[in-house]
Amino acid sequence: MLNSAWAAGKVFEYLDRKPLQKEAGQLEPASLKGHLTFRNVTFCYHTKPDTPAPAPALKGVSLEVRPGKMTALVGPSGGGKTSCVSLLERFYEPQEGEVLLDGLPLHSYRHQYLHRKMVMVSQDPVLFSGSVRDNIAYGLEDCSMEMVTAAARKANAHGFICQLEQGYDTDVGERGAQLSAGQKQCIAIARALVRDPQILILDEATSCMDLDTQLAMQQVVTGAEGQTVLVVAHRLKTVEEADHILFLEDGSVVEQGTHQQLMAKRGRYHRLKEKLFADLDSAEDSLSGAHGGSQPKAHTN
Ligand SMILES: Nc1ncnc2c1ncn2[C@@H]1O[C@H](COP(=O)(O)OP(=O)(O)OP(=O)(O)O)[C@@H](O)[C@H]1O
Repeated sequence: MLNSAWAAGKVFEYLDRKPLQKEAGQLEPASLKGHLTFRNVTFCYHTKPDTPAPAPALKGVSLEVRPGKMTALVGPSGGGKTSCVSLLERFYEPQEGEVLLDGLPLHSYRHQYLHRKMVMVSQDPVLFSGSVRDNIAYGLEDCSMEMVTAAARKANAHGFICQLEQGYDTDVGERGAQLSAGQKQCIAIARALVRDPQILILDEATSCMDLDTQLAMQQVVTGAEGQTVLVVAHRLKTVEEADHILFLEDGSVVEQGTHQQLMAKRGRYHRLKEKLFADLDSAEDSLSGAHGGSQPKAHTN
């Protein structure tokens, strides 16, 4: 049986994950623009010894996530989106090429500094058994109630939190069992926003929300003033607003531009939009009708 100790342990494990590379960077600059660059990055998942290496997940990828802008990674399954995020989080190191932050190798920054400045929200965020407030303020020493509620409002969570029996003091249950998947994502986004990170990475972070909640999240997704936002998404509803869209396929960036530019090009993005996203949009439309937009629950991926 899973218990709260296990869940809390998972949170610590998640938040404190150390990079695989032993090299300990020491940089902690006072100001950070949040400019991310992949320069000729080739990355292959570690394989067992004596087995043939699989095809690289990323093949000589060069891309830019511009400071203060919203960039979206899109493309078919297996294209390499999550691999890019994993390299940014330093769960892995590329075999070739470099990942840079403000022009300097990511590994030259202090691990804790990167954790503060670059916050990622995943599709299936981990909540621990404890109050909603503690889950949002997790790990912050000076986090007032005002900060918690402000972040929850931005994350479209304040409304449903207030409807819980004990509001912000409600215990979310083992691994957030009392909340819907979409509500957990809203709380995870509030937890990210309360830290006011320079770089916000949303990896399918709104996938379990209904369409209305996703649209209400638009302001978060497009970022606060000066904040760099990287969104990994299959849906194009929010991605259409991105300053820059990178289309990854088979480990390479095959197209990039704004939504309008890519649609006009009538290439891969256009085809995927027409084929896959038209289906998703109609599924989402019927779901949002069914749910009325107030209770995020369904996962339509
Ligand atoms: N942990 C892993 N170990 C081995 N191979 C992996 C691992 N994760 C991903 N891959 C492989 O790397 C390639 C890129 O996968 P990745 O998850 O980055 O794609 P993606 O675009 O995020 O796909 P999706 O949209 O389905 O999440 C795929 O061929 C995938 O099978």
